Amino acid sequence: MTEEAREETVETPGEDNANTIVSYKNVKKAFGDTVVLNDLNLNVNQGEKVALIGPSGSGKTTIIRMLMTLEQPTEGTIEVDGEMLWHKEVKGEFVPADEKHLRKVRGSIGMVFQQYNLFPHMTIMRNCTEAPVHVLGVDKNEAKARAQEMLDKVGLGDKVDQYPAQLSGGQQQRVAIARSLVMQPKVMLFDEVTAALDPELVGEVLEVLKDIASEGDTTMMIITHEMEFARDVADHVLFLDNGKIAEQGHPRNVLENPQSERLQSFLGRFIETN
Ligand SMILES: Nc1ncnc2c1ncn2[C@@H]1O[C@H](COP(=O)(O)OP(=O)(O)OP(=O)(O)O)[C@@H](O)[C@H]1O
Repeated sequence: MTEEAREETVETPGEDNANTIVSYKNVKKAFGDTVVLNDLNLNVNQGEKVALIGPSGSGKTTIIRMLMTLEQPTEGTIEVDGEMLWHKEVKGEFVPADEKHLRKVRGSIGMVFQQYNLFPHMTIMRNCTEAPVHVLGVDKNEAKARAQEMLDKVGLGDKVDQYPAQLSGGQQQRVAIARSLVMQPKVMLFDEVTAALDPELVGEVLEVLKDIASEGDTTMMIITHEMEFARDVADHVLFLDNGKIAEQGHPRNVLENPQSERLQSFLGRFIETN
């Protein structure tokens, strides 16, 4: 899809509409007395690619860890495809969600971290079929077919019988991306997926993410320090600062025409150090 077409098809983020897949409403997160996110309101629409940028400690990882149900918001609500994360409705009342409900919602979200954490004793194919078969109950052959398709997509279709140690870090991270996609998640979360890689391996992983993004239908939230990548891949960029969305909008505006001094200084620092 061209950039212009993308701009036309993406509905305004932040506005709740029929295409909203992820919705944070008045979310606050504190660890003890320290508030790390304050009054966060954010909607991500079906197929949208949102890049989260900001200085270290600004709360980016906490935003996606809450979505993955790894952290509970102190206040506010988070919904994925209309399902509340921490509460469920029972006879018209919202009660705290049990582990079964959390597991179900978590199963609809894919997450790829810096550390790819493949199972070292399993082949690449088995790494990709284990969760769909045992967590989702997908038929083994169906899981294998999905895995082959996703491994082909990340350019590793010929490595199915190899073991993680036989692959480079970049290839292992591409397997981790394929493994997540096999689960057919409603939203994919990426947390600095290239940060642990040697510089020469970063490009191949970013290319894979760009390919997935350009196909259009995967909803993606991406934490990245790669500004050029954010500009190429995102429909919407959020600049987090001190636990708040300090600036947001189309990548061209946010990255090329920053309004606040904080963002100007962040981008300037980034250019100096990268
Ligand atoms: N489990 C925790 N207990 C206490 N404080 C925490 C915890 N998790 C995160 N924090 C604090 O919350 C703040 C936001 O952290 P977070 O990891 O979300 O930032 P970030 O923007 O992703 O940073 P980075 O770019 O360095 O990964 C930081 O000050 C961090 O120290």
